[in-house]
Amino acid sequence: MSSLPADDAHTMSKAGVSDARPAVTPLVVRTAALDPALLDDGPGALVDLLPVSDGVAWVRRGDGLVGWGEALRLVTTGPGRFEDAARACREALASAVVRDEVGLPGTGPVAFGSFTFGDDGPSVVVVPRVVVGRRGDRAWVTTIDLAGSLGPAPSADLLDPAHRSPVVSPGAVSYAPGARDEDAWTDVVAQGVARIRSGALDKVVLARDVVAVTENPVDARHLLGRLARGYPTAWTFSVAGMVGATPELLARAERGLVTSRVLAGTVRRTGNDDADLARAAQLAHSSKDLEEHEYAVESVARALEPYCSSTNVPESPFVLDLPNVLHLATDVTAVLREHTTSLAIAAALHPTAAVCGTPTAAARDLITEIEGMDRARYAGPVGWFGADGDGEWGIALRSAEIGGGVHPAGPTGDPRSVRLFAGCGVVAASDPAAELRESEAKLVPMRYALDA
Ligand SMILES: C=C(O[C@@H]1C=C(C(=O)O)C=C[C@H]1O)C(=O)O
Repeated sequence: MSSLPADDAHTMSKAGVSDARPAVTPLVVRTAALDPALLDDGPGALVDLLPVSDGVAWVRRGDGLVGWGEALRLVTTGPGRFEDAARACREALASAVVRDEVGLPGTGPVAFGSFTFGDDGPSVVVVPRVVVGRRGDRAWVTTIDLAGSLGPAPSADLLDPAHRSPVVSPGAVSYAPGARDEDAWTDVVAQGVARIRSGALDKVVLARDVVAVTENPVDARHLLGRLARGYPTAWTFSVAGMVGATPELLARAERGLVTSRVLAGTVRRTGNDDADLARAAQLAHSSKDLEEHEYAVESVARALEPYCSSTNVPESPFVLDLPNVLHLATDVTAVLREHTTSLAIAAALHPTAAVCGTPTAAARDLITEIEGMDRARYAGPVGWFGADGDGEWGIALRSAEIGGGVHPAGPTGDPRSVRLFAGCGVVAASDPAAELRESEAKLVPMRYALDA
């Protein structure tokens, strides 16, 4: 394991691989109730509290968690990236001294993670020093220190606007193709369709990237504020430079119950309500989209089976209405047979057929063969978990990576460069030109987020 400069944070690489470092001081964690009236009512309330650009976030409709500072940062890689991160966090949290006066999901120590789609490249888990959370009419603040003894309860002073650096707009933005330009990507989709028609597989999800270059270094808070307000029903997230507003919940585990929102099957919105209503009706009856959707639901239900005693899968999907697109959606719920952490469930579900394909192995191989792009943390699990393992994991869609990725010691890339990602489920009946238009629609949230 490469030992990294720890500064005043516990920093590890390849978590779970032991080295000769001395035992770290236990984390000291305090959660205190916060008067919810201190937060405004809007969907941007929590993200607006972030005092620095590199905070973490997981918010939806103004509820959720934001955090800043780092008490712990883990970087893991390889097929064991989920387990290694889970083990290292468990060890760090097992010795933590915790005083939690609120006792809700998301209180006490919490870790935020963003994992790669494939086995290669760095995945990151961060335990912030300060976390502010809200759930309905309850709000709280948690501090995580390395001090070794319990200090005073955290107070609302932490939210004082005087501590916040001003949010910087990205300024002018120019866009260029990423790994493939539009024509080349349309060819990739055509190859995917041909391979499916030859009988090699049923579905493959193919993605592309677009590179934005901004006038000013990107301040993630600018993006988060726009995403949280513009896409309030999505989960707006930020972890170590990976930012987005995903409508797809991979797994929430809370008190023995697992929930997953599966999406697959998409039409663009026109902006005209009558036309969109007609499109929604078409989507709900489109055999191509229903087929795509069925593969995704099946993959989730099958992956949950070993962990769950009863899984409830609604017979037909509903249409999820977002500002840019309409999706076929199914909420799967299940009861855990025994205690399993949310991260373990997310790892077991990943990659679902919504972002990889069917059968999984054949789809993954075809992606590696023809997509021609490093997905990095796009389409990987992103979310948070608490000391008891409960938590929420989304799929990092409608997302972008600021500054070209992760380095164990922090971002090193150009903060004026942002990679935006979008992908589409491809089945035998797919039309490559239509998939290109669909991918454009899926890039809309991040383009909107980057607008000055
Ligand atoms: C792959 C993406 O989205 C996924 C693919 C969908 C589809 O092909 O219809 C719909 C929702 C997501 O599961 C993306 O947004 O990049």
